[in-house]
Amino acid sequence: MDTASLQQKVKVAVPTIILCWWVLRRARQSRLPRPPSPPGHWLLGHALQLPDPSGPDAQHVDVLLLEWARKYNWTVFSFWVPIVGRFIVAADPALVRQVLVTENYPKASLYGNLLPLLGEGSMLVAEGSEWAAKRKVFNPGFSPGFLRGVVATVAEKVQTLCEKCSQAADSAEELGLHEATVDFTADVIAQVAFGEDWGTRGGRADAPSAAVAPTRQLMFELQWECTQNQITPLRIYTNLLSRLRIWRLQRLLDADMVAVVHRRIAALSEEDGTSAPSGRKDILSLALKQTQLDSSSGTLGSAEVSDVVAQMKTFFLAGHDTTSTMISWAIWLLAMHPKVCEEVRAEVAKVLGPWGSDSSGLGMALPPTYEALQECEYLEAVMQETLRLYPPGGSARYVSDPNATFAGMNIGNSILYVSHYVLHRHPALWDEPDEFHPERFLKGLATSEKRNAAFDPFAFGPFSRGPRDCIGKYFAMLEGKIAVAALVRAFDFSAVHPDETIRYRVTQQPQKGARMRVRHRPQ
Ligand code: HEM
Repeated sequence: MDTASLQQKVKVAVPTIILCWWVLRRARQSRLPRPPSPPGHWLLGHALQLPDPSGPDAQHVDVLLLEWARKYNWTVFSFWVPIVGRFIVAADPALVRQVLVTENYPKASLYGNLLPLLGEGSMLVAEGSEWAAKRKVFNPGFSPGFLRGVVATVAEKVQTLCEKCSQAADSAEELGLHEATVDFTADVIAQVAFGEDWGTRGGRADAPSAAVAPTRQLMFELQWECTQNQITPLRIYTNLLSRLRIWRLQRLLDADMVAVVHRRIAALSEEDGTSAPSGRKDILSLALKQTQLDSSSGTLGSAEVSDVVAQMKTFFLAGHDTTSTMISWAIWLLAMHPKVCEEVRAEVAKVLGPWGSDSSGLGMALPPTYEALQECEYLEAVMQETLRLYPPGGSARYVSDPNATFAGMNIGNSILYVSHYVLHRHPALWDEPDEFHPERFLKGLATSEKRNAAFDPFAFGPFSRGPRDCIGKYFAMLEGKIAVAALVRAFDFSAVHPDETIRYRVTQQPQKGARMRVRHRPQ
């Protein structure tokens, strides 16, 4: 065969093979239509319409998704980004149930960028029996029984947060509330999860700012680096320096965290003369006790230690970023709605009694009880309504089956994104979806059909639903209620930026930092 005829054959064969591959792929795929999608570019999809997360004023992508949902009146719709893939936004409770419960699709690979921060084998990304085994080890650390003992620790840590507010009130300077709540929740989770006092930035009025533990510093630096990649997925492939920084920070952090685990193992052994159970109130000790009991030798190998480290890193990240976001938005909303704030104050004074009313007006000498906190129904409704309007995060799952369907549409080969922000503000489900009405969550006041969305677990689910829901949900609510009760009891807040919106980060933080003017309240 001469070269010319060979070239001719190749010219015909290559397109034919590509065409056959495409036809076969289409044939394998269901012929059902895809969910509708806003107009996009034929080659770049919707990439150009999505916000640029590196911009200083970038609003969270969920703001755009809600705009699309409302403009086209869609509860299920799709958009696509080259290389990353097709996304389907699930704001229909029936699809949410299918994604999270009936099918319980696996987590999307988007979480991969967070792995150095979460740790290989993190419960948040593990699947199947591996995930179930991890969750079983840590469940006792989040049970109501354990949480009862945590109230005093949280109430003690809230004092530092109140002192920061007090300083702002005395000096008449604005307070960056979100920065302060991040400090508070990081301090709490380090103490409750692994029994360490990692201090807070700025510290107490009487403590040096150097009180922040270097491990916490490493954690925050790594978090910054990884979350940049998470919201700009292609950055990890293009920014070599970032990858090097991540590698270095991860090594340092993991070494520190292994030391934390060994310190706790040593403390357990010292307490009892054996490495057996102790009454220590931190989640790590409980889990170590369980892991040691499960292991045949009664001691932990390096693989087991690094697995525990992954869960600790996960708790630190998942436990402080989300909860601080919830507290900041709750105080911001209460500052914007003084009448609701007064009702919270009245309930807190009535149910929690003299708590927080020592001579300084800030004291936590008499922390509230777990039971009393459960009785604060209005406060609970305020926290729920806060999570409805500003849910800190969503859930991304991957549907690999090319023929998967929902309501006559093909949803296969896609990233299913349960955006709580879109779900919680969809006009098809909620009356006055953008208004702050805690009453929606008080059973007796849920009158119209739409208001009952507050009691539909698949229309309202800030902690996700199904087997992969948030392990820390009761812990977060407890911590949030204590913080909000303490803050509104002692201070009046007025929001510097009434036009706050949600920042483009992994969690949906207040973009302008929830800056506040703070005044003492008469005690
Ligand atoms: C307001 C506070 C919080 C919110 C809104 C929240 C929300 C969520 C959501 C939506 C998920 C599901 C994520 C997904 O499907 O990919 C989740 C999972 C998880 N959360 Fe939370 N969370 C909060 C606080 C906490 C706290 C305090 C902790 C731990 C101390 C925690 C630890 C976890 C873990 C480990 C998972 C993975 C659970 C699993 O896959 O089995 N979260 N959270």
